[in-house]
Amino acid sequence: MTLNDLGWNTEFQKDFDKLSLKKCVPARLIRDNKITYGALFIDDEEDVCEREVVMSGKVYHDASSDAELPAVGDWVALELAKNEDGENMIRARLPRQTCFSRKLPGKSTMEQVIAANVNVVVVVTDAGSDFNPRRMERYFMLIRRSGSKAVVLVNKSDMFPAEQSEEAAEIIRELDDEADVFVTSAVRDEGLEVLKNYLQPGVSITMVGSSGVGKSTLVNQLLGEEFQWTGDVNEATGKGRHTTTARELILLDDGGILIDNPGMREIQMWTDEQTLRESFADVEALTAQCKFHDCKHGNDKGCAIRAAVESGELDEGRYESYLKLDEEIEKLEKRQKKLRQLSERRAKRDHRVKARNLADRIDLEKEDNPDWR
Ligand SMILES: Nc1nc2c(ncn2[C@@H]2O[C@H](COP(=O)(O)OP(=O)(O)OP(=O)(O)O)[C@@H](O)[C@H]2O)c(=O)[nH]1
Ligand SMILES: [Zn+2]
Repeated sequence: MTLNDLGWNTEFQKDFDKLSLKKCVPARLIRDNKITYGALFIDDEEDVCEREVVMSGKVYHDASSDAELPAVGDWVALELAKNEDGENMIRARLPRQTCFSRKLPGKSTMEQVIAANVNVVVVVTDAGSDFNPRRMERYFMLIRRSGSKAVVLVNKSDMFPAEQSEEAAEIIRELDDEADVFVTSAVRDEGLEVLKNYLQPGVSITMVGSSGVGKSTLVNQLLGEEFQWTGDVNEATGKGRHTTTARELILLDDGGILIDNPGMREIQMWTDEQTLRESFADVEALTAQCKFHDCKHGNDKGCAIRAAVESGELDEGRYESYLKLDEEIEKLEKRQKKLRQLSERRAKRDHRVKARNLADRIDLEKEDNPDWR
């Protein structure tokens, strides 16, 4: 194994050299335990090693926002502990070459990083009830912003007439000419064939898409028998090799790196929320034209909504759906919250966290490092 198998390249090497942190080795973060991280590096025998690591107080303090804190997929400069009791310390985070992130909903301008240094994002959909060009546009927008390559699988082709899948693929191609779009059937092993073309050594991929489109099926095929894919929280449990705790970044036997974390699993819900909102953009625009900004769109004077319904410009049924929009979004958010709680509980259960909170961490850091600023 070499660093390149973990996704390392000359660009990262340059950034690492610039830091001149002589006591550090390059390491890639494979799991975020909130306070500690899981990290992979290559030891002197050229074996892959996994360690639980923490970030230094300096890394924490130098981050001007959450988005700048280390995230799964990041490369870091890691100072390994000198003995069993010591801590492995992240001294710096290398610049990201791609970054999959999400702006948190609402008024907040906070950005949440889902995964760093992903090369290929595979969107799985089908030509049936999941097919939705608007949602696909959302995915493309996120992927373009991240800097990664978009690959779309129009899956379950065994269930639909060939023309139907082909037509769906064609519509998707027209949305983004940079994206590679394939018609596949995971049960006929066709998805795997396609993915293998992208899974070169050192290439990191991740999968997104609605529930039930076949992501787990594909991931299981990728992982082979050594790993097991478990249920709805979707943790890939590595058996035997490095550890038995859940990993969010997995080295595949045939080369390539799979990134799968709870954030990735939630992307479908945010895209749905955005798509929902956007599909009512025209109604929202009308509400802005109401005479009073607190217009209830009932008998209020100068109501643009009522005028539009009366003139036939706005369909009444559509307006009623718009009124339910917030309810719909709330439902989505509840699902999302439940998922997050599940994954947080999982993290708590799976990882013995040495310091319970950040204050403890910083105190620890000070003890270890008296001249830490
Ligand atoms: N006919 C057919 N069924 C498929 C195909 N791919 C997956 N399935 C089936 O579709 C169902 C859902 O597949 P999953 O792989 O669990 O879907 P998922 O996208 O991981 O769904 P979540 O885990 O909920 O996110 C399973 O019963 C699969 O066997 C396919 O290409 N053709
Ligand atoms: Zn109004």
